[in-house]
Amino acid sequence: MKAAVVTFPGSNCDRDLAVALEQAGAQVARVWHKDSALPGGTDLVALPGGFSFGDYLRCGAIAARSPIAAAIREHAGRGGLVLGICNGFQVLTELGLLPGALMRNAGLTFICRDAALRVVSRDNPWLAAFSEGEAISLPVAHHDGNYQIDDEGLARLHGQGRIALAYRGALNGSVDAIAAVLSENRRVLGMMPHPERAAEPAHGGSDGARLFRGLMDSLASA
Ligand SMILES: NC(=O)CC[C@H](N)C(=O)O
Repeated sequence: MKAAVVTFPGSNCDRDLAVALEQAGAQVARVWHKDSALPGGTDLVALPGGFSFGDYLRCGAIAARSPIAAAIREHAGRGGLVLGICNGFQVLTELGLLPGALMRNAGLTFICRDAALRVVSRDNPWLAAFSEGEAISLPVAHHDGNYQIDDEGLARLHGQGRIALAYRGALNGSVDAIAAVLSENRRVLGMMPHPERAAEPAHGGSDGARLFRGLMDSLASA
C-alpha cells in the first residue's frame, strides 16, 4: 500500500503519521504542499494535523488552496483513499471533499486530552477492524473541532451511515458529538482525534495502531 503524507507549512503531525503508517506496513512518500503531483501509484493521501499557515483565516482554508490541492481532488475523484486527521480534517472540509465545517470549540479553549469515542460505522475501509458501537480512546488536541452541518446535511450523514466516530459525552460542542465523518463513497475519512498518537505502547494507547492495521487489512482483502 502506497501512502503519500502531505506537509503544509505549520503541519506538526506529519512525521508521526508517516511513522504510524509505516509501522502498519505502508510504503510512505512525503509530499510538499507546493508539489503539483502525487507519486505514481498512490493509494492513500494522508493529511496530517497541525497548524497549517498558522490557522489564519479559518483552519485549513489556506492549505486547501495549495498547489497540491488539485491532485488531491483528482485522487479522491478517482475513488482514491484520503485520510485527514485534525487539521487534515479541516483541510478536507475546506477542499469540499467532506461536508460541514469545524468551528471554534464550544468552550473556546484548546482541548488536549484522551477522548472517549464510540465507533458509529464500521462499514468502511477505515474502521472494519472495530465492532459497531465499540468504545475506544484516542487523543484530541484542537481549538477548532466543533463539527457543524445544516439539518439536511446532518440527516444525510445519519441516513447514509457516514458518521464514523462520535465522542462519548460532550467534548467540543460538535453536533450529535460527531468526531469523524465519511464521504458518500466512504473513501474519504476526516477525523478530529489523532490515531497516530495512539500507535505504539509508549503512547499509552493502541486504538490508533488498530485503525492503521485494519486499514491495511481491508485493502489487502479488497
Ligand atoms: N492538532 C491539530 O491538528 C490542530 C488543528 C487546528 N490547528 C486546531 O487547533 O483546531
